[in-house]
Amino acid sequence: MNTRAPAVQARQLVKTYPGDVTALNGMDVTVEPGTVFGLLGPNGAGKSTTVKILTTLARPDSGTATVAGHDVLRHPDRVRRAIGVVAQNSGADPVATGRENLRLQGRLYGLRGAALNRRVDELLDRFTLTEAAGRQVKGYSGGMRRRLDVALGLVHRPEVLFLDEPTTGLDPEARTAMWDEIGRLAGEEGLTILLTTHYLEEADRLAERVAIVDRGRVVVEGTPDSLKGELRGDAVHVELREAPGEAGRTLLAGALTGLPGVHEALFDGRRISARADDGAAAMPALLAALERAGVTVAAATVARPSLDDVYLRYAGRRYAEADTTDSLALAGGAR
Ligand SMILES: Nc1ncnc2c1ncn2[C@@H]1O[C@H](COP(=O)(O)OP(=O)(O)OP(=O)(O)O)[C@@H](O)[C@H]1O
Repeated sequence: MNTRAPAVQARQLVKTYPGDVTALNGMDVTVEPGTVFGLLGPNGAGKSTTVKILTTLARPDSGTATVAGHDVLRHPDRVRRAIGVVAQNSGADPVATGRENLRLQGRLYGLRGAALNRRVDELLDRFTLTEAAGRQVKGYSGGMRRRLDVALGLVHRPEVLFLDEPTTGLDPEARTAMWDEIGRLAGEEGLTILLTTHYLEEADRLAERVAIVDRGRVVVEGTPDSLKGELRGDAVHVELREAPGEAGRTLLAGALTGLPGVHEALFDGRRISARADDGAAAMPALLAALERAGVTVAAATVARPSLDDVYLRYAGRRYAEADTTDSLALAGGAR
């Protein structure tokens, strides 16, 4: 059992912005040392606000948080020394070179002389930026900039690294390269990494534990496999030609969950997500039941449950549909 104190612990964080926007509504996060933890949620869910509080850039209205054992409100200076932060927007100076950016960052943290040179060379090498080290950052590709951002966050060898949406805006190739790099960092350096993402695949691939955030709080947390494993059996997705009304949904849900081996039917517009012990075996009876109910099926698929299914299960709506506008309306509303 791990007896060390958590690297990050946030309890019941609440944060309201002017205009009655509830960004955080009882946010709890615990990250064990040396692990990669993913805060997964759609835009506006409250991930960045959580990171801002944990990195001492914002204060919660209520709640407590410690990072690397230091209280973020009482000892923000100690927290800042223990963390590296890679924000959504690059902190690098575009008219300086990659090497100049790293040197400046190192000096800010008190590195000088040979130690500074060594650390800068080491980071340029590890993030494959040695060749580009003498070029201005404004000429770098998106992937190179992102790698430099991460290198900047690591100059002073932090205990905890915060990565706020590390691959947003990167092309698929650069994203895969960044995933490899983050995976290596976690494995080799024993660093604790808290990353935020709105990519299901990214959380699935990188994070040992994932907390799914919706409307300013964690709706479910666990390893990606345990979360998917909680959803018994296969995910059966059916797309109807037309969205059923409320009465139709109740009727269809009853008809489907009455079939042998079918456990649950969740509706989201024209889509039905059902779970079945054996999706392929249940499909013919499922389609027949829908036909008997008089609805037309446009498409049907069977798959292992994904984090998208987990999100639907706990947030009550499909991941892609939970956009900022929705969160804003709900955050300001009765919830
Ligand atoms: N400075 C601010 N003033 C007012 N509202 C804000 C401010 N910052 C964030 N919000 C609102 O708080 C909520 C949570 O925002 P937050 O940025 O934490 O979400 P997020 O999950 O990180 O999303 P994104 O990926 O878009 O950054 C949203 O409704 C957002 O519009």
